[in-house]
Amino acid sequence: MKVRLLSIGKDRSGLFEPAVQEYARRLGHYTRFELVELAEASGKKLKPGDAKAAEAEAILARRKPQDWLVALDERGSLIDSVELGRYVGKAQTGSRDLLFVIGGDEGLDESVRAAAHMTLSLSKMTLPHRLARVVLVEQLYRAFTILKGEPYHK
Ligand SMILES: C[S@@+](CC[C@H](N)C(=O)[O-])C[C@H]1O[C@@H](n2cnc3c(N)ncnc32)[C@H](O)[C@@H]1O
Repeated sequence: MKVRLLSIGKDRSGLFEPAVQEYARRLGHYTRFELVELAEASGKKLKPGDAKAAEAEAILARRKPQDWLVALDERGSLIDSVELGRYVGKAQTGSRDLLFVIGGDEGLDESVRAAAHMTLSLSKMTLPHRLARVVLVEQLYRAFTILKGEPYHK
C-alpha cells in the first residue's frame, strides 16, 4: 500500500516542515509515503476561480485508478483517530492506495471535492495549509500505530 499527500504550495518556512519530515520518517516504518508539493496557481495572476481550476487539473491528473482520493476540507467529515485507522485498514485490505489532497490559499476546487472518496475535516477551524499537513501526517502515523496495536495512541 502507498500513501501520497498532494499539497498545493511549497513550505520553506522552517516552522512546520521539520515536523512533517519527522512524521513522514516515522510513517515510512509502516507504509510507502510520499509528499508531493504542487505549484500554487494563485500566484500566476489568474482569477481565483481559474487558479483553483488549474490546481484541480494538476491534482486530478495525478490520481491513479487504485487510489482512494481524500480531500482535506474544514467542511468535511469529522472523524476520530480510531476511525481514521479503520479507514486506512480498509484501504489496506482492499489493496487501495490513499491519495490525500490539501489545497492552497484559495482552498480546493469543487471538482476535487466531488471526485473524492471522502472529504476529511481536521477541525471546524480553518488551518494554514502548512499546519494542516503536520496534523494530517501525525494522524496518519497514529492511524498505523492503532492498526498495529502499538502504544503510541492512548
Ligand atoms: C488556508 S486553507 C483554505 C481555506 C479556503 N478559504 C477554503 O475555503 O477552503 C488551505 C487548505 O488547508 C486545508 N485545511 C485547512 N483547514 C482545514 C481543516 N480544518 N480540516 C481539513 N483541511 C483543512 C484544506 O485542504 C484547505 O484547502
